[in-house]
Amino acid sequence: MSDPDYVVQTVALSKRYGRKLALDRLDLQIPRGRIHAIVGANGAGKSTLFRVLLGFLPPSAGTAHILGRDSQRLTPADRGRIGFVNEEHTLPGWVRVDAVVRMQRRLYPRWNEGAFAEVIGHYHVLPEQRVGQLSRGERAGLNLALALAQSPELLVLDEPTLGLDVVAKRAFLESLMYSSAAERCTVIYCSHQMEEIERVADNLIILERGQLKNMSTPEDFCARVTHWVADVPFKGPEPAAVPGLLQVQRLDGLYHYLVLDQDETFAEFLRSCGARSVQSMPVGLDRAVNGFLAKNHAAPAAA
Ligand SMILES: Nc1ncnc2c1ncn2[C@@H]1O[C@H](COP(=O)(O)OP(=O)(O)OP(=O)(O)O)[C@@H](O)[C@H]1O
Repeated sequence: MSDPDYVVQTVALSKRYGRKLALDRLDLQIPRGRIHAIVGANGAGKSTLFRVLLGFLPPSAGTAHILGRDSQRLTPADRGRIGFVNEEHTLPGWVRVDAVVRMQRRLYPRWNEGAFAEVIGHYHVLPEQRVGQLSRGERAGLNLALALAQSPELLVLDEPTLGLDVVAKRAFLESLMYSSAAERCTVIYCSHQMEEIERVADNLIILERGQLKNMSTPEDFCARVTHWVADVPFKGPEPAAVPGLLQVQRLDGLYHYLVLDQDETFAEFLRSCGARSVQSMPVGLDRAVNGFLAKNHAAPAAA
């Protein structure tokens, strides 16, 4: 059964490619509205999840619903309710921008010229240009403008800024953030760029080896990760004995611990290991997510 309050609902969803398990009994519910970021290390299963949700691949087990519809039974009308932009920006290079727009206008009954103009206005794209002549950043902007002009209920962005320079990334984010069409739909944004996630996301979903590891606001996730600096003599405690350890580094004679889900009792632990001074400091999203992902990414996979 699917619930209309959720744009995405998966129940025990698994996807196997031969011996490789890309999605592992994933239970995921993404509520309607706002911007949801999906992050995970390379190979965590993000693109596979999108392919299954959009009906491009069948699940190996479990169920997947998107906008309340079974992903395996999406009709053209259902697809019209979903905008999709990925890093490949796959429009054919020979076609003119105005021809693409004419085609999409015919294809999508809810085509919104104003939404297209609002987004494409951030880019210096001329109607007579061929898609292949556009810069990568302009092509990304054109794809975003086309997807939003569909008036989608759900916009899925799979690493839309991959390969773009800093200026083009900023232009992409701003055209998304200031678009009134984007405000009216639910956005699922998948990226490795934490500064982008930090700017746009209301909800942070972390996938690891095809399983859900976090679903909270980015701020709440950051609050789970703390950085401690301690003046511990000699070798310090064995890493395996440090509670919640994500990373440890020794810099200028001081130990830096990045830990998960620890409170003030962690200071007592460090003191019990001989620390003379202990200091804690907050952590930004980039450090928190990357520390979290790096720990388990480096660990050997269970058989
Ligand atoms: N067509 C395929 N055949 C075999 N294995 C695949 C195939 N596509 C993906 N995989 C494997 O499934 C796992 C998940 O891949 P997926 O592309 O979904 O990850 P991802 O999170 O999108 O990674 P990235 O951030 O690198 O894009 C990986 O281990 C990958 O090797």
